[in-house]
Amino acid sequence: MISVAEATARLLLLVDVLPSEQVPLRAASGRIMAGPLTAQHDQPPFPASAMDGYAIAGNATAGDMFRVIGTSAAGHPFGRPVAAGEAVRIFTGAPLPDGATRVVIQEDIARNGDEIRITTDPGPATHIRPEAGDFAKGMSWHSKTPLGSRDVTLLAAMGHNAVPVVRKPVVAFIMTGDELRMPGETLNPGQITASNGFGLAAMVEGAGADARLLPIARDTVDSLEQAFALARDADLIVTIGGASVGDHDLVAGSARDAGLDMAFHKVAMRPGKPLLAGRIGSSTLIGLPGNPVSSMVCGVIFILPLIRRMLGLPPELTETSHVLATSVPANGPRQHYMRGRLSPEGVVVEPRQDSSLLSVLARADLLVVRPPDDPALPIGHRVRTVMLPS
Ligand SMILES: Nc1nc2c(c(=O)[nH]1)N[C@H]1C(S)=C(S)[C@@H](COP(=O)(O)OP(=O)(O)OC[C@H]3O[C@@H](n4cnc5c(N)ncnc54)[C@H](O)[C@@H]3O)O[C@H]1N2
Ligand code: MOO
Repeated sequence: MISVAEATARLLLLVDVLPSEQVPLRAASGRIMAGPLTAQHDQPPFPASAMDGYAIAGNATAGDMFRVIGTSAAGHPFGRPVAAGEAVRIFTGAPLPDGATRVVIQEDIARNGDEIRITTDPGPATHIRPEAGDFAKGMSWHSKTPLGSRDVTLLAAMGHNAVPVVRKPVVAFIMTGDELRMPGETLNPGQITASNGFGLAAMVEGAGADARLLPIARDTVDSLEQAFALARDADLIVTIGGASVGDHDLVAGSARDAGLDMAFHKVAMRPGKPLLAGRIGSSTLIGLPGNPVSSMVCGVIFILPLIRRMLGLPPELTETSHVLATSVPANGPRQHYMRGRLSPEGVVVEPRQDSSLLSVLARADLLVVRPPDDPALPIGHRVRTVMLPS
């Protein structure tokens, strides 16, 4: 069996960064920019007033008088210069008339007809936003993380209504098993509710992929073949269940028959041992174990890095570290990803670690990474951890 590190390295060789596409600005949130965009104009495009008041030429102190010669409002420039002794009524965001050197706020002024008098010494602030004071035409922006609201508003201000982004990876999920019924369906004897595909689809969508949940495949070669055919166009095909060694575990064989070039089968990890991966047609295939927690843990450890690589992001898992609030027993020969909860004292490792326990996983905050043959560890020991996505 290969190690988790070896499996990760082999997996990452199976995918490339996806091509780019142009999306409307309104659809760009959460996407990854495929290249930089440059500002189409200066921002602001003209010197503008930052306050409501009067634009004047030269300095002003309390008692000075000015004659009001017109108005400049946002979207409605005054259009003529202002000279010494003159003032232009101006509003926030309005273009500053030529010749004006400052804006005196209306609170510091008394107006009588076309005349204003400065009542309070206006101080040093000019209340002028200089042309290009935010950014100049040609400024480049290339966010290296998923576009957020602040990127989107900046790109809009830069004059862009479309953004080049990396195409979303399409991930097709095939849940396999004669025992599976869809959530909400009545369970007959021996049946269980299919849950894994739903959690994994949510997980990859949260990472920027497009998830497709295909119809449940039965434990027959024909049914699996049909499912592989349906999934043909996906960048990543993920089967769930049937990956182990039992008589009904047909995924590896069916995938081989469908042309799988296997990169590995079985990884020294717990949960997740029966994992398999390879290339099939123009897609990458990952075969996940069916145990619900195993499939979700493999999603975090292997599928999320693959999606990041396809999106052109650094693929590596980010590890953190925490102290133990509970002691843990010695580990066996497989790398163990133990479910744990954060408490003020450190990580509380869940006493029940069976890979079928979804309620334990849902309560967990993180996985404690126990290397193969790690000895028993006492309370207070610092351990490697991987935070779980929501
Ligand atoms: N003799 C051996 N038996 C097993 C081994 C082994 O090495 N030798 N490995 C065990 C390990 S570890 C795992 S993990 C499981 C995984 O086996 P499969 O991938 O073949 O999974 P299934 O048998 O199809 O299902 C396991 C379990 O999970 C339930 N399941 C399956 N799909 C879903 C789904 N979409 N949603 C919810 N639950 C699902 C299924 O009903 C089973 O209860 O094999 C061990 N056995
Ligand atoms: O490797 Mo299995 O995923 O322990 O339950």
